[in-house]
Amino acid sequence: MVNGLDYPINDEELIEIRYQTRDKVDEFNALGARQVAEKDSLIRKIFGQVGHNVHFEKGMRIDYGINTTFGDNVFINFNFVLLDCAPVCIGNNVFIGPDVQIYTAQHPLDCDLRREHIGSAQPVTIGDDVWIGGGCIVLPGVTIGAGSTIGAGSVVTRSIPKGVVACGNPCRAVRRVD
Ligand SMILES: CC(=O)SCCNC(=O)CCNC(=O)[C@H](O)C(C)(C)COP(=O)(O)OP(=O)(O)OC[C@H]1O[C@@H](n2cnc3c(N)ncnc32)[C@H](O)[C@@H]1OP(=O)(O)O
Repeated sequence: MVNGLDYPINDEELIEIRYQTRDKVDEFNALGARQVAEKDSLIRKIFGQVGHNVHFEKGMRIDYGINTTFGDNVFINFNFVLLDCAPVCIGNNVFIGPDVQIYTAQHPLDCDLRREHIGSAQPVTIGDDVWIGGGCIVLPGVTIGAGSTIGAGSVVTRSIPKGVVACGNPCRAVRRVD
């Protein structure tokens, strides 16, 4: 799964990891905004690695968690959806707006194979100092370069270079930021 090869989605070990992650995420989403220490402790159990000062608002939905790492000073707004069947690396000083979805998961385009519940996955990397506007969808295999901003509502189908403003569907760089 994490190495990009096809895998059976309903493998028992994977189902159990997903159950455990969902239990912890439900616990997180039930906490109040002031329960800062409890929230911090839980995110360290949900994800593979979490730096200092990493904040999530309520409503996150996480597939595995263990495949994802966060740097320091990361802010993630409401309703974050993360399908981390392959590694997801989120750098330092990253801002993620509400309703952002990051997908690593793919299914075969051949419907006979798809019916067999086969999956594959490609990693996603979000560089340092990236801001992803609300409602964006980041697709499998994408890297967003350091310092770039992704406009609200974008669908990021291809990697984005560092130091640009990019937006739209498909998301494309529209200018450099100096
Ligand atoms: C961490 C958090 O919680 S964030 C909170 C949620 N906030 C957001 O999601 C806001 C995200 N901000 C945006 O999307 C902004 O539009 C930005 C940052 C991408 C661009 O800001 P600016 O550089 O000031 O761009 P500006 O508003 O001047 O627009 C430049 C052009 O890009 C277009 N544009 C701007 N944003 C977008 C967008 N999201 N999608 C498509 N086109 C866009 C504008 O229409 C304009 O086009 P035009 O010249 O043809 O009229």
